[in-house]
Amino acid sequence: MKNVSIIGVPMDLGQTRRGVDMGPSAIRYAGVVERIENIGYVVKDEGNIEIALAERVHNDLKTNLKNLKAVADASERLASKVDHVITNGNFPLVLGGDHSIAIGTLAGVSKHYENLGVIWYDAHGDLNTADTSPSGNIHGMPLAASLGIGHPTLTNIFGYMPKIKPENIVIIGARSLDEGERELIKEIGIKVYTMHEVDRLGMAHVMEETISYLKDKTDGVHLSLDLDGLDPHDAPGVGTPVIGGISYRESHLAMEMLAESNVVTSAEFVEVNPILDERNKTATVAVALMGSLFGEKLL
Ligand SMILES: NC(=[NH2+])NCCC[C@H](N)C(=O)O
Ligand SMILES: [Mn+2]
Ligand SMILES: [Mn+2]
Repeated sequence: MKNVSIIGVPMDLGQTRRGVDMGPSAIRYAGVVERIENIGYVVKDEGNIEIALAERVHNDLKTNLKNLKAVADASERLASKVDHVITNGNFPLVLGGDHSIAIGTLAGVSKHYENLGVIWYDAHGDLNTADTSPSGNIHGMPLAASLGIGHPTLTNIFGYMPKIKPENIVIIGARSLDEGERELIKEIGIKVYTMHEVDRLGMAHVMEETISYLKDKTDGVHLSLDLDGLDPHDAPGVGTPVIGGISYRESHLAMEMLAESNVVTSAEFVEVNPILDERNKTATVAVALMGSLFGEKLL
């Protein structure tokens, strides 16, 4: 059993709704360390990555990507922290922050694998580029950037690209895709379980397929869980909620099946926004799901 290293990333520069920078605090307050210790792990809280203050960041007028330089600088710092944690033999558990942080996490993780698998648990594809983005928000771009598609400042984080290959990705829970994202999914061939497939097949079947799809061809799997993958009824504290999402129960089942299969080698939980939340409900759900991911059992 590996030791778990927790890395907080109080990042809110990848989108424009304030408060998601407080996500790591809210998740710590919801008891993440004790929860994972109680399963039997040694947990080390590595503290937070330094993020520029939103009030002090000015946009570069040469690009429509918001806060590009500040996001890139933070991604570099996160990548080297994650790299160190893995070099020391620990499991990195990254707490967001908005989903732009996945660029840095994947940059640090993927260095250690030939064929890293990625499970992208999200209402969105996060496959936009500067050309396709309706918003200019970098949290809508991390999966594209990690594939080596998009602005060079984002694709070259940590000095190499691409971090991942399209055939090693599975998106689960999608129900809001922009036109350019749909085209890209078809063009490069990414496996996607939209809410239609989750409804039709059931989560157990979706996870069985996902695990067997990734198991043979990858040498590690990163779970990138955006809390907006869940239905806003269960996870209201997110900046871009989309109705009709994955339930709390289905999400626990997904995490339990990942725990049983033992495939996950790194994870991040993102987009928890305490300002938009109801009495820390979303952070509490995140911690409960982490419990299941690390093998918590009732009996
Ligand atoms: N990580 C997220 N919550 N991403 C939401 C992205 C929303 C939209 N597709 C955009 O690119 O602006
Ligand atoms: Mn999302
Ligand atoms: Mn996302």
